[in-house]
Amino acid sequence: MQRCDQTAEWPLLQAHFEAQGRALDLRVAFARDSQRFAYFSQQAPEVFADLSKNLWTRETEVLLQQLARACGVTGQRDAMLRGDPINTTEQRAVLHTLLRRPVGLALPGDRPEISGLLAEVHAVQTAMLDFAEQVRADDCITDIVNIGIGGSDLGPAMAVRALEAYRAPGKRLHFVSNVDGHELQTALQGLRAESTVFLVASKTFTTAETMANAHSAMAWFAQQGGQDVARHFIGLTTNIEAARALGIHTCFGFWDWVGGRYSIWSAIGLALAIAIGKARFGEFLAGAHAMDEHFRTAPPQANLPLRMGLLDVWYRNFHGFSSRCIAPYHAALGRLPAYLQQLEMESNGKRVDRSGARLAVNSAPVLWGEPGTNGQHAFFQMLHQGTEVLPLEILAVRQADHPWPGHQEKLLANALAQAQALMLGRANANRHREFPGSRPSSFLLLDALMPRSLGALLALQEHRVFVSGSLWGINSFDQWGVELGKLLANDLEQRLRSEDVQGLDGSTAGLLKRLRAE
Ligand SMILES: O=P(O)(O)OC[C@H]1O[C@H](O)[C@H](O)[C@@H](O)[C@@H]1O
Repeated sequence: MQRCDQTAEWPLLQAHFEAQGRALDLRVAFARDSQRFAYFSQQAPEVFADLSKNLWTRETEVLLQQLARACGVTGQRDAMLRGDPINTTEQRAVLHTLLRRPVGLALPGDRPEISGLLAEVHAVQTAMLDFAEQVRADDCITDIVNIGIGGSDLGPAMAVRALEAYRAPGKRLHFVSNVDGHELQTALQGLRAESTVFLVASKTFTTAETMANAHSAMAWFAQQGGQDVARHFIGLTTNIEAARALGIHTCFGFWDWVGGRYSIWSAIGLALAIAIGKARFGEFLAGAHAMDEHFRTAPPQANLPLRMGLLDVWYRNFHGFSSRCIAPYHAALGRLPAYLQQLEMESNGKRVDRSGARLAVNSAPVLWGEPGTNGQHAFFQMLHQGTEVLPLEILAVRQADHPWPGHQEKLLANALAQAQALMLGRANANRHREFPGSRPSSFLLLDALMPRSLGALLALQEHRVFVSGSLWGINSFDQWGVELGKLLANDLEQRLRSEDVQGLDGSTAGLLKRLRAE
C-alpha cells in the first residue's frame, strides 16, 4: 500500500503529462484515434459511461492503471469488502457493501464474522421493510417526516425525489434537516398528529440539529393531541439506547461500520422504503450489489469505478482541476449534486494520509452542480469560456417517465450539445464569441431512472471515491473535520443566552453582541 505520489509511477505520469497531457487537444485526439469512443466507453451494470471526451489518451490510462497497481488499489478494495478495519482512525470496518449483499452470499476471503453480520443485516432489513409495507398499507398515515441531517438526510431525500415516479399514492414525504426552525415549521404546516409518522434518523443519535428537531416535533405532536408516541416516532440509529431515552421504542438499528454518507442502504433508507415499497427497495439494493460485483471482479481496464477514480486523480493532481461540475439531465436527480458533495468532499477532503503525514498533493476537488438544462442558463458560461477548465459530469437518462411530447428529445439534445460544444469549441475572430474547446466532460447514461439503476449509479460513485482515496492514501471513512465547529457552536449557544464574550476573538465577540442586540 503506497501513496500515489511516492510511487515510481508518479514521475512517469508527470513526464507523460508534460509531454502529452498538458497540451492534449480533444479534437486532435479523436482525429488520431478512430476507436477512441469504443476504448473509453463501456457498459457497466445499469450505467453506460463515455469517458472519451476527457483529457487523456490510452497511454495515460495505461500509466494510471500501473499507478493503481503500485498503490495496491485492488488489495485495498478487497480489504474493504472482506471487512478489515480500514477506517483506522475509528478502528472500524467499512462494510456498507454488506448492506446490499444477498442473503447467504459468501465472498472469497471474508472475515469469519461476516456471515453472522450478514444474517443480522438481513434480519433488520426484513423487519424494516415489513414495517415500510405496514405504513404503506395504513390509510390513516398520510405524511412521513424524516428528521435527520448529513448522511441521515441527503441519501433518503435525494433518492425519494429521484424515484418519485414509484412513490406510493397517498403518502407524502417531508425532510427536515436544518436546525433552522423555519424548516420544521414549513414541514409541519397542515399536518395532523394522528396521520403523521416521524422517522428520527441519526446514526449517533447525538447530532444537535436532529435532537433539537426531534424534541420540537415531539412537543408539536403532544400539542396537537397526538396519543401514541411509540406508533408515531420511529428511531433509525446505531444508538438504540439513546432513542429509548427519548421515548422512542420502535427502532431499526444499524452498525458503526456503516458511515453516515454510505447509510442510505441501511435503516436510514426507511423513508425511501416507505415511498417505493419492499420489492423496489430490494431492486435498489440489487443494483448496488451488481455494481459492487463489477468493482470486485471486472478486470482493471474494464472496471468503471476504477477507471473513473483514476481519471479523478489525473485531473486533480496533473491537470490541477479544483472542482467538478455535476449536471444531472433529469429533474428528479436534483439533489444528486448535494448527495455527491457529501460523498466525495467528506470522504476525501483530507490533508493527511492514514499515518497522519501531510499529503504532498491535493485531494478531493469541490463538487457542485445543478440539473441541466437549468445550469446551462446560469453558470455554464464559465465552463465554456472561463479562465479555468472544470470537468463536467453529465448524467442522462434515456427514457422519460412523463407524457409530454418532445421534451425528452430536447433535454437529451441539450446534454449532448453541451458536451459537444465544450469539446469542439468554435473559432471566431471576435474573442468574445470564440469558444476555446477541448474542454472535458464525462457522460453517464442510465436507460431509465429506476430503483435498480439508481442503486448502481450510487454504488459506482461510492467506489470511484474509494479509488481516489486509496491512491491518495487517506482514510476516506472518517470526518474529524466536522467536530470543531460543533464544539464551538455549543459554547456560543450558551454565550448567545448570556452577555459573556470573555476570551472570544474580536470578530466573534463583535458579532455576538450584535446578534444579542434588541
Ligand atoms: O446520522 P448522524 O449521527 O446524526 O450524523 C449526521 C451527519 O453529521 C455528522 O456531523 C457527519 O459530518 C456526517 O457524516 C453525518 O452523516
